[in-house]
Amino acid sequence: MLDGKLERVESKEEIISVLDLKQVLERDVKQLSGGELQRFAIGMSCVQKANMYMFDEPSSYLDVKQRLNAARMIRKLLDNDTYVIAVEHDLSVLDYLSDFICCLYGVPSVYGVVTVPSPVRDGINIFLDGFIPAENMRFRDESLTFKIAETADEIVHRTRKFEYPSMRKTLGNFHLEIEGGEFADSEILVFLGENGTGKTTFVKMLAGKLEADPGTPKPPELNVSLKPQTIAPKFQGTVRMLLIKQIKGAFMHPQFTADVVKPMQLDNIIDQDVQTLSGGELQRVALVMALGKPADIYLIDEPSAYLDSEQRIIAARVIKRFILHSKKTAMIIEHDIIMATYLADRVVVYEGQPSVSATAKRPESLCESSPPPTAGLARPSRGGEEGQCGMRKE
Ligand SMILES: Nc1ncnc2c1ncn2[C@@H]1O[C@H](COP(=O)(O)OP(=O)(O)OP(=O)(O)O)[C@@H](O)[C@H]1O
Repeated sequence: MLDGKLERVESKEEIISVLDLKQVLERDVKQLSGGELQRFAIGMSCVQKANMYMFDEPSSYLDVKQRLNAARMIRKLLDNDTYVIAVEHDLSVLDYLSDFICCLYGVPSVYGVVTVPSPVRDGINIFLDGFIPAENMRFRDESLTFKIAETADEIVHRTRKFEYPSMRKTLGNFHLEIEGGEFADSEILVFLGENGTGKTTFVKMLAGKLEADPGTPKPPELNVSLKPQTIAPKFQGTVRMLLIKQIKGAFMHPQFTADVVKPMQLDNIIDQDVQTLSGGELQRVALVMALGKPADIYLIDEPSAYLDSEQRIIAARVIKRFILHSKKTAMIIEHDIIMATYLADRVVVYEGQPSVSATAKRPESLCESSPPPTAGLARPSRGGEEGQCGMRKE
């Protein structure tokens, strides 16, 4: 497919190398993981000749290392008569990627206003502060702040323990080893690893959608609710009709409405057609649906994809409180490190060579995981101004 669109022949090798596509060139597109597919889609744009390139949320589904690779690749497209427009929620990618920023504000699902372009530092500060100094215009009541952890104000009593055995899974020429482990109720395990290391594969095995290799132990039979990585709605009707059809009990329950439906801001879109929802709106509906199903274990694959910073904070809080109060377990795949560290009671770290072979380590606490999940992810400098990921830029 890449060859079919190839117009910038001289850049083909560089695109494949920067986007780390070499290992998956011969693989069927349907078999690619979320992150591999995203890199392939970026590559498909980059191999074509154009004066203007547009990227809609290029960092979704990418791990931290690949986000920076993708940003580097997109910047390489720039020359004297080429420019790039990108829509992006990850502030660290935005910081690295852009020369000018337009913020969009308004009322979700009602109206939106685009600001004039500002230099990167000013644009990020306008977004974080919710205030446009040049227009003396406030569009959000509070500033956005990021805290790595909140002090636990409740003592957690964990009473039940579940175990899973060491397992193996081979998919074509990809090989996954899973070290056996255990988890408890009211606990959140976060899966951390590079793209193509088998996170979704493990989740599918626990959900009973994929079997372990013959001759290795099978995962225990658990009552699970799964929020898949990609959401492609087929339902014809409104959000309200969908929720009543799929999770009537929870949707009608005042506690669930107060703890989940209201904070996830479904009120504005409740009577909107499911087929017309934006990526972020779909993600919020999918999260509410997954949490509304009665289950022992909630498997949530990349809840932050397509959500903006504000909604990520809300979604993380909703998941954490729901799991704590309902005494259930959540296993979450997440590439946003701030959200992952906020959510995680323990982490499952994936090691190995992406797209070739990997090992899922036994669950361990964030501090004891070795090497730390963010090792080797030093932020490169674009030269000139320096910013800190997602923090106010002075
Ligand atoms: N049917 C298949 N045949 C061959 N390879 C496959 C098949 N299905 C998946 N793979 C490969 O297995 C690897 C693991 O895929 P998986 O979706 O579990 O990764 P992941 O860790 O969830 O990645 P991401 O973070 O990008 O979502 C990928 O390299 C993918 O290309």
